[in-house]
Amino acid sequence: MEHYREHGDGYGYNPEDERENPNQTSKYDEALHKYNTKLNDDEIAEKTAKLIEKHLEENNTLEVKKFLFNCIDLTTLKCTDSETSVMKFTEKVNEFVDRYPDLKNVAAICVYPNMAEIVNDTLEADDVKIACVSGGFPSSQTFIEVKVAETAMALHAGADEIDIVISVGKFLSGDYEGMCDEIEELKEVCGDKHLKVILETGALGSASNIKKASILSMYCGADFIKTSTGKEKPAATPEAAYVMCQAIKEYFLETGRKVGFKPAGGINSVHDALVYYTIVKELLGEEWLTNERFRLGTSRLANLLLSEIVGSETKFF
Ligand SMILES: O=C[C@H](O)COP(=O)(O)O
Repeated sequence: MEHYREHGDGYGYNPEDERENPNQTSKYDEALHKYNTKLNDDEIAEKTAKLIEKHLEENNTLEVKKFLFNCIDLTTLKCTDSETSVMKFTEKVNEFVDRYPDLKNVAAICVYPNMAEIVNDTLEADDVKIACVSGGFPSSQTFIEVKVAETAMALHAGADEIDIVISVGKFLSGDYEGMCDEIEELKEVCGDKHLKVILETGALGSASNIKKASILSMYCGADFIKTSTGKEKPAATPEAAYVMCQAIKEYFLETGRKVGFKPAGGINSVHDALVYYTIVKELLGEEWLTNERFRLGTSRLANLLLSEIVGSETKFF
């Protein structure tokens, strides 16, 4: 909890005030009460579709595609990953600088935590971060002690950023405290390093749940909120992105803290990327159009974007 006192949680919460009173509203319920979490799924779908229809085409430009490329968390999260394959993957990112000197590189390489060291040893490209999934990714179904150890080891091995998944089971059964305690503990382990909190929106079942999970994750110290692991279906959707960006905006207005947004999972086309860009631009504005606050988690998009940027099909990565 130290970390959040330092940050200022914006709700006047003092852990010393906690009392053993079953009738007391939890601090998490109090936090949620500050936001509209009763959302209608059909209305969200309609608003999202209208926003995309109105604004997508104006963002279909070379400059936006170059920007989006520089927001990619270039991901390999396969059971077949090996030190050799991850080393080659990282070497491509190193080579990118010479091959495309006029373009900015991807934002980060995203790997399993046991691959942090090989990426750290291989990576030479400036400004490319090492992101590691952690905390029992992708199910989050393991002991908190294991999550803490895994996260600490990934950071020790060179990770700059950590991507964890909320305890979806705890959230859906109303155990907000159990879910939030874990995020807070893992944020403490991360310290200044960015913590991205994955909601696994496809498993949450409703826009209202996505909004609640977004608010609680930010309240517990998430530096980014991220849609999906890519291991569950549905993965990222425009509607989930709409709700999460709304939550980020409202949380910013309430607390003054700017939390980043990472759509991830199943992003398979340049059109998908433009959709998420459009939602971020319209709901959060220019201040979020930086790879410090906007990332695209994807294992397939880089070559597709690059092909459109350079004007011919390329399979560089
Ligand atoms: O965090 C990123 C995702 O795991 C990537 O998912 P994807 O393989 O569907 O692009």
